[in-house]
Parts: sequence; C-alpha cells; structure tokens
Amino acid sequence: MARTPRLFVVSGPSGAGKGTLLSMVRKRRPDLGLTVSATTRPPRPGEVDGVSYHFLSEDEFARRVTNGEFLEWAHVHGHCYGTLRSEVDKRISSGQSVVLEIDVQGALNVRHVYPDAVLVFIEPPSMEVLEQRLRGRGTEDEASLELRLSNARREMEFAPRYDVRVVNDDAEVASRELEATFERFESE
Ligand SMILES: Nc1ncnc2c1ncn2[C@@H]1O[C@H](COP(=O)(O)OP(=O)(O)OP(=O)(O)O)[C@@H](O)[C@H]1O
Ligand SMILES: Nc1nc2c(ncn2[C@@H]2O[C@H](COP(=O)(O)O)[C@@H](O)[C@H]2O)c(=O)[nH]1
Repeated sequence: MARTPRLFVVSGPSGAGKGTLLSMVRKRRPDLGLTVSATTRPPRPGEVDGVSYHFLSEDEFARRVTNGEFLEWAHVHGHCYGTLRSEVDKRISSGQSVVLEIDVQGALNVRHVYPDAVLVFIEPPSMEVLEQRLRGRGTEDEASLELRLSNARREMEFAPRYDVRVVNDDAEVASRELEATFERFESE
C-alpha cells in the first residue's frame, strides 16, 4: 500500500499508555520515526541517554531554547520537555512518517507550525484505572504521582481538540486502533 508520510502527535495523561501503545505499533511499523525528546527530568533506572530522552541540565536546556533549537517545549510535571527540530527534520527528510509523544501544550504548538499534523489523544478507561497503572509502573514517588494525576484531569479537557481519540482499555485493541489511525491518514 502506498503511504504518504505524515506528522503525528500523540498525547494523553501520564500513565495513559502512550509509550506502551507506540512500542506495540512500532513492532509492526518499524518505519515510523519516533522522535527522542529532550528533558531536564532525571533519568529513571534503565533509561538510556539519547534513546529514552536526551537528558539535559537546566542550563543546557535553556541554552538550546535561546538558540531556537526546539520545535516546541513546555513545563510538564515540574520539569522541562521539548522536541528538538533536528529530531523531526532528519526523519521528515528521510521520508518517514514522524511520531511525537508530547504533552497537550506541545501538541497545540506543533499544530501552529504544522497545520497538517494529526493529533491523537490516548485516554485511560477511567481516572481510577489511570491511577492504578501509574502506581503499578512504580516510577513515581507520591508527590510526583499526585502531581501527574491532578494534571491528568486538566489534560483530559483538551481531548476534544484532538483529531482522533483512542481509549486504551485492552492494549492490543488500542494499539491496533492507533496503527489503523496512522494508516488511514497516510492513505488520504
Ligand atoms: N492497556 C493496558 N492495560 C494494562 N496496563 C497498561 C495498559 N497500557 C499501559 N499499561 C501500563 O500502564 C503503565 C503506564 O503506561 P505508559 O508508561 O505506556 O504510559 P505513558 O502514557 O507513556 O506515560 P508517560 O506519559 O508518563 O510516559 C505501564 O506500567 C504500562 O505497562
Ligand atoms: N511538550 C512536550 N512534552 C513532552 C515531551 N516529551 C515528553 N513529554 C511529556 O512529558 C510527560 C511525562 O513524561 P515522563 O517520561 O516523565 O513520564 C509525557 O506524558 C509527555 O506528555 C516533549 O518533547 N515535549
């Protein structure tokens, strides 16, 4: 099937399952170009610099902001996160569809720059399930968990502004829906 490369932005509350679904889709669609974001958040055990994120000091992040190196950046859950233009440009120039896994502020900023970008919102089946999943992931201390859950309620209000919404109840079903969404827009 002939596909036209597109720019996709995937958002949703922390713990909604964005990373999980994208890694499932990526196994079936290794051609999709997932960008590696920059962040000032400290690495979690097992996270690798340049693979999970580009882990930057606050000074280095600020220097790159001043240099205009970010397509978008935002304060999220108490840290800075941003998409480097170089990460997007190299994938677009190689003819790949590009996927950005970023927060709602970043998504709306990307839409200003790339009006054709397709915005996909991943939703948890309920706030109770979101909390269980975030706790079950075991990456956050209580303060970070509370902050992410309170931000989640605000982020959910942005869902109607997205082109597509996918509820992540069963991961296999949701990942197939996400994959089908990518293919639908690539074949327009
Ligand atoms: N459909 C699902 N059913 C059960 N558990 C799930 C499902 N999807 C994801 N999870 C689990 O929920 C947790 C959160 O998922 P994940 O890390 O993918 O969320 P995320 O949206 O990428 O979060 P963040 O924005 O913080 O990076 C993980 O432990 C993951 O294994
Ligand atoms: N605006 C941006 N938001 C981003 C980017 N990369 C990630 N994120 C958001 O951060 C949260 C938290 O991530 P975590 O790894 O600390 O759990 C995540 O939910 C994304 O929405 C980015 O480049 N720009």
